[in-house]
Amino acid sequence: MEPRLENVKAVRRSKEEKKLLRKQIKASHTLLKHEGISTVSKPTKSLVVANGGLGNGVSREQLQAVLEEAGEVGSLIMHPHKPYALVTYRTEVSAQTGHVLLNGRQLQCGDQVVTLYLSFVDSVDTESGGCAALPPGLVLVEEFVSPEEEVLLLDAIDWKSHDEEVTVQKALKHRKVKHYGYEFRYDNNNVDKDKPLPGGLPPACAFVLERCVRDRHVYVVPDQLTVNQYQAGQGIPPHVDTHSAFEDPILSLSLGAKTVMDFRHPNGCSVAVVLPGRSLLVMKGESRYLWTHGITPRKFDVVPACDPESPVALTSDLSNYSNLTLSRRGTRTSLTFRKVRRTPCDCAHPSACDSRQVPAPPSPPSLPRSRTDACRLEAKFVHSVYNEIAGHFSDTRHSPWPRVRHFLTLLAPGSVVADVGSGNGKYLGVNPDAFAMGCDRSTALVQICSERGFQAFVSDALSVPLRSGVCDACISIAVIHHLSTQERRQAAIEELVRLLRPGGRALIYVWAMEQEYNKQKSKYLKETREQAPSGSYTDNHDQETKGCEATATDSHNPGQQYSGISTQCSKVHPGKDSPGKLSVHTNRTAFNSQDLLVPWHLKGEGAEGVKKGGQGSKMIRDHPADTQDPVLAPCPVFHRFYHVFQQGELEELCARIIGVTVECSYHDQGNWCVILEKTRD
Ligand SMILES: O=C(O)CCC(=O)C(=O)O
Ligand SMILES: [Fe+2]
Ligand SMILES: [Zn+2]
Repeated sequence: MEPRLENVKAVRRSKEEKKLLRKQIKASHTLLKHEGISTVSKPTKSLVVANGGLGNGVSREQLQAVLEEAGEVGSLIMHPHKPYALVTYRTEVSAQTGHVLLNGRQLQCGDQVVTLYLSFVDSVDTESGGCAALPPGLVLVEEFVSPEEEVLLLDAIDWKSHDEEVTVQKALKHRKVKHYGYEFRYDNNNVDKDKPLPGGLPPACAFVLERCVRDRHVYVVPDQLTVNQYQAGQGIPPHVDTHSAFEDPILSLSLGAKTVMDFRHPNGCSVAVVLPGRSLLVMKGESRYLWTHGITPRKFDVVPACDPESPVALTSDLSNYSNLTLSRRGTRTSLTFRKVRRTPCDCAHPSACDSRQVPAPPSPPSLPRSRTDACRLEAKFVHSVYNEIAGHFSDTRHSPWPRVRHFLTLLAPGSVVADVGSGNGKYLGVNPDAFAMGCDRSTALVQICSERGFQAFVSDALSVPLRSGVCDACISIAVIHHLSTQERRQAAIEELVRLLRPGGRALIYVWAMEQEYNKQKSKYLKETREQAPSGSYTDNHDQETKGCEATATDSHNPGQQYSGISTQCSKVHPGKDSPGKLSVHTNRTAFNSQDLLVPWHLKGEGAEGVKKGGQGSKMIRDHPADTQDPVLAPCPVFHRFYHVFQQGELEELCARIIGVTVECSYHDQGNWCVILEKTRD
């Protein structure tokens, strides 16, 4: 009996060891693939601890204690949100001990158990990426008020009284707010400027404001105060305080527990700033107008590990720190002081400025009832728009969509291809062995094609001046959805088919009503305004509707749209007020009708692009977008007509056409797509 049991045990142990080794190897692969960290098999002083990161909920103290079981730790690097840590022991022997002793060690982190996998690394790179500096214009003044003053201020905020005459208090889903001076309204992200609250600001705050003026953080005394109170786990969604509502700067005094505020530039650069209690945050210039700020609702923050001798948290970009740990959040109360703006904002960031934006088209069109109506609608809401925005549009169109590229690259050498609606010609050079011709209704876009050395001519998609049967292939990418009646959409497909020789194939892409398919949101829906601020998010799968910022909805406070930058799109809904009129779509949201107007915001940098080819160049040249004058430098909004296709609609349309078969159809990033084959003349 005995020896047999031992045998079983021995087998089981080696199985476990094998499993551990497998997992450790897998962890090394993941680190290499996702983090670019390569592990080595020969022992060194440094180890990467997979799963031992702040991102796994492991705190610095906890990990340090475990690692010290193996010997003296020289340095421990824990990057914010990363799922690993890097440890360097004083000696190689300690590192080897750690490798043997701690590989597979399980740690209890809250209600989760994490398993550590350790591998040697050659050296530890203490550099960490990210943006090094604080957002321009952001200033953090620590110990702005004393502990005694902090108590006084907290006492002055009376959460019990609900005197709506004097203050307005709300329990939002994820925090409590109280407004003094003026109510900040979360429905329109603005204040009623002619409805001041009679009580003004609490007298107890006067010394804070005096100090702000004395220290030249502001020159004009704020007249509005929003008090936010956050319990651990609560936050505020990323937003830019509405430009047209408040002057520059915005002051926020933090009281109580420290928290981390995340700032994000539209280019994606983000900076996490630790706000200790009693500190004053001054958001000025770019940090006030362009960067979003928000507090992620969570119970722990990643903060620099404090030197116990100086318990005040360091303030700066967290990516500068290699010495980070988790800090449990407590109750934080912030006093945000702002000056209500009386004139339109004239900031240096028109791309983000609601004062610069032009709302709905003056007379929104209805769906056409006749051919003449349809032509008129398309002339105004498609053709002339593309001419105006050509340069900016072209600047946002770089990368061919992979499946379109694939279709083109499979063509036999010498194939003749027509790209009907070729835009800036981004597909014309994809297959150098084919002879590709582009055509587009927009003269400005055709000119851009020519400047890029492509063959292109001006033509309507409904009558292309090419002989029938001359093409081996045709593509129509994001074009047919711009036609305003079903007959015209069908006619556009017929025209493609006419151009094909028997056996020739056409690839058609149209925008889909279904932006979520197979439980996957399209990139159009997923891309947020922060990622795509300037109306020109890069076209990894470029939708034809770039140009308007997404609406930064407060997902934590449903119904609350927080950024004045972005709400302008959602406010433009002529369809709601004028029955029969086409409604204006809110970019980056699901479609709620098939026929609509999609805004294009011609951005400052687009002005350059327009000069390259757009008819709008004169307008832009006369009023450079970076001028400070809001009247001279509007950020014009153009509205393009779209008919978004429902599932099956494109195939159905193709099925009406004689002499073609649908070879395949698919959904690709929010587009419905078909490949047609012409079967006979
Ligand atoms: O809590 C804070 O410090 C910021 C509050 C804020 O951004 C706001 O109310 O707009
Ligand atoms: Fe704010
Ligand atoms: Zn502004």
